[in-house]
Amino acid sequence: MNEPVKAAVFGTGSWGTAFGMVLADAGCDVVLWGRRPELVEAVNSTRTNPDYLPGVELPRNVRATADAAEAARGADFTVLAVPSQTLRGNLAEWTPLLAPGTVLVSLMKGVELGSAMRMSEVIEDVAKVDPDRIAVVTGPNLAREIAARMPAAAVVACTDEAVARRLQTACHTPYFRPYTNTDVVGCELGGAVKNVIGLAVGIADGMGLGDNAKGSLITRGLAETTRLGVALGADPLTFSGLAGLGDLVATCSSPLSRNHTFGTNLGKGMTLEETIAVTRQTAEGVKSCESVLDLARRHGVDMPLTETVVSIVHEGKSPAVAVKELMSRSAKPERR
Ligand SMILES: NC(=O)C1=CN([C@@H]2O[C@H](COP(=O)(O)OP(=O)(O)OC[C@H]3O[C@@H](n4cnc5c(N)ncnc54)[C@H](O)[C@@H]3O)[C@@H](O)[C@H]2O)C=CC1
Ligand SMILES: O=C(CO)COP(=O)(O)O
Repeated sequence: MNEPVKAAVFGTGSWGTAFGMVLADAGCDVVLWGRRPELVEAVNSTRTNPDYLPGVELPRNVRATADAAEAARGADFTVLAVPSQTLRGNLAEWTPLLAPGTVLVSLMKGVELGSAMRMSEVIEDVAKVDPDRIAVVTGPNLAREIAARMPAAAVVACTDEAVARRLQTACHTPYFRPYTNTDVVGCELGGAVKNVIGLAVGIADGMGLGDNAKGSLITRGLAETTRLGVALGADPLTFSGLAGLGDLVATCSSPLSRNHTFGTNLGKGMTLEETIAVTRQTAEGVKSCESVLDLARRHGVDMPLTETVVSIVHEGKSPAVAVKELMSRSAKPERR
């Protein structure tokens, strides 16, 4: 019999834990690394993650450790599930511990502030590994639904299709259906920008602007995501797939989305400080709206919705004024 595939998941938050369950259900031996020893201890003793997925029983082949070297040892797949803005610092510590030949897998949906790098670029920069050994998992994958083993499709992207296929097999379960894709740029941008559009839709929902507004924001949001993607060399068709439209629809429809909920609170009139105070988990769009806009400006791409989200979230613009401004932009053909 073949040895089981070994996976280390760095980050014991909602998605790291839920994706660890998927890998375990697909037959992998999974070690979760957590930075807080008390949470690690609780995971191992209760077989649940009480802080992030309370009440969900973990498969027997998942265990946790606070020792990064122990987690990394012998891992075929090293999965990274920390906030996008801390990845660089975290990975610098973990790089000397990585198992030789391991495939680095990003679950993160963000763009780094300052460098405007996608997560796979940060991984390549810090760990100095070939892009063919860096993969991305993305798509409409709200952690709580996956942890409840509700059905979902996903995308496993890697420039080396054979690596993508290996990872696809390692995480394929009766409820989790991963498709491969070699367009890493498009898949990552789809995930990062949908969080920004999720904020915009949440703001509109909080203001009670209705479903026509939501449909319009999703569609124009996808249009500006695609414009950015094409400028960065992505395949435009990626954005009508799971990493683009699929994730955008899930995020913009669901109260489980942290970005959507964050926006809803702002749209209802909460201040940024109040909204941050009630948000326990990572809402990547709050920071990544600025880095996405930075990336767009570096490439001369117009992203009016992203610009509007930045102005509301970081520059104190009132949502009502922002809506008026968006609606009074100059008239233009749809495909531009
Ligand atoms: N939750 C979800 O439904 C999904 C999340 N994602 C993405 O996965 C990534 C991780 O998100 P979640 O697990 O949901 O976030 P989370 O907020 O639930 O968990 C974040 C994890 O990172 C750890 N962490 C926080 N700051 C850290 C630091 N300075 N150093 C090391 N570890 C630190 C936390 O302790 C926690 O274990 C994000 O980029 C998110 O966009 C992607 C798909 C689904
Ligand atoms: O990426 C996600 C679903 O695919 C999760 O969205 P939030 O980060 O907004 O919760």
